[in-house]
Amino acid sequence: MIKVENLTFAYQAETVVKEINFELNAGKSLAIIGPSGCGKTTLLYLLAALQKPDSGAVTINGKNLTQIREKTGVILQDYGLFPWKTVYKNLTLGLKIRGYEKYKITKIVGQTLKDLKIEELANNYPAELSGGQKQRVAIGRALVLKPDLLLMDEPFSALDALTREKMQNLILKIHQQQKLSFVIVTHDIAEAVFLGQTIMVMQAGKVIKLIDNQYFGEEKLREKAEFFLLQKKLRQLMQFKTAGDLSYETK
Ligand SMILES: Nc1ncnc2c1ncn2[C@@H]1O[C@H](COP(=O)(O)OP(=O)(O)OP(=O)(O)O)[C@@H](O)[C@H]1O
Repeated sequence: MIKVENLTFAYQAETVVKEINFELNAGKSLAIIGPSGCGKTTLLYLLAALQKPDSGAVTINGKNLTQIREKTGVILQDYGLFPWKTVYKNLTLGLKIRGYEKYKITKIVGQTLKDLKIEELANNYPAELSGGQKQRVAIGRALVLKPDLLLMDEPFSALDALTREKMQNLILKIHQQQKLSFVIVTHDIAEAVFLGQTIMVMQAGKVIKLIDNQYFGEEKLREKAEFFLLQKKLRQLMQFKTAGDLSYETK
């Protein structure tokens, strides 16, 4: 689904994404982790076409990405909800803009509110919601547009640990039910292991490791020893000070 080739991007003189290459097949997930400032958000923006590469290319479903895709949903850290609109109106807006008929909008939004268990919040305004509820609305707003790819930039970082786990479970469930591909940028090692079928470790604009997570999607993964072992390996890998030590073994 996504093919990234020699992707390079600089803000003025500072190159923050350096010759990145990877592929993500349809229906798969990728978690991007790395220290603050290593270029994770910039890479996500390049995948969303919110930034344009200086060189290299992003191809999605065989098409060179040159502009924002209809079928790519984006969820950012600050939820991005319209404070002056109710939850219901926040969800209908994207469909209205795209010219959907009223009965269709009612049907899609009604189902999405139900799926995300936020029906009773339909008439509330964002300021009246908890962080977890706001994030559900933000997810709902992306899902009503039936994306085939969801890009998320630290979507749960403002949430408490248990709400965060609930939201991670929700994303996993949606991914499994709808075969939705997603990319999540995170600082959190446990989150990367729970949500990344592939885990990309970045450092100073480069990919230093792509880990194939064979435990991804396992039931009750958080209670299993493998969950902690993989986190330990990831933590060790991230402690490497210099990028490019590809000889490091993750097994
Ligand atoms: N709009 C901008 N103009 C100039 N430099 C920028 C801009 N946005 C980000 N940068 C710089 O680019 C580098 C990479 O930033 P980016 O936000 O992609 O990193 P990150 O890994 O997502 O960091 P964090 O985990 O802290 O969000 C940083 O050095 C940052 O200061």
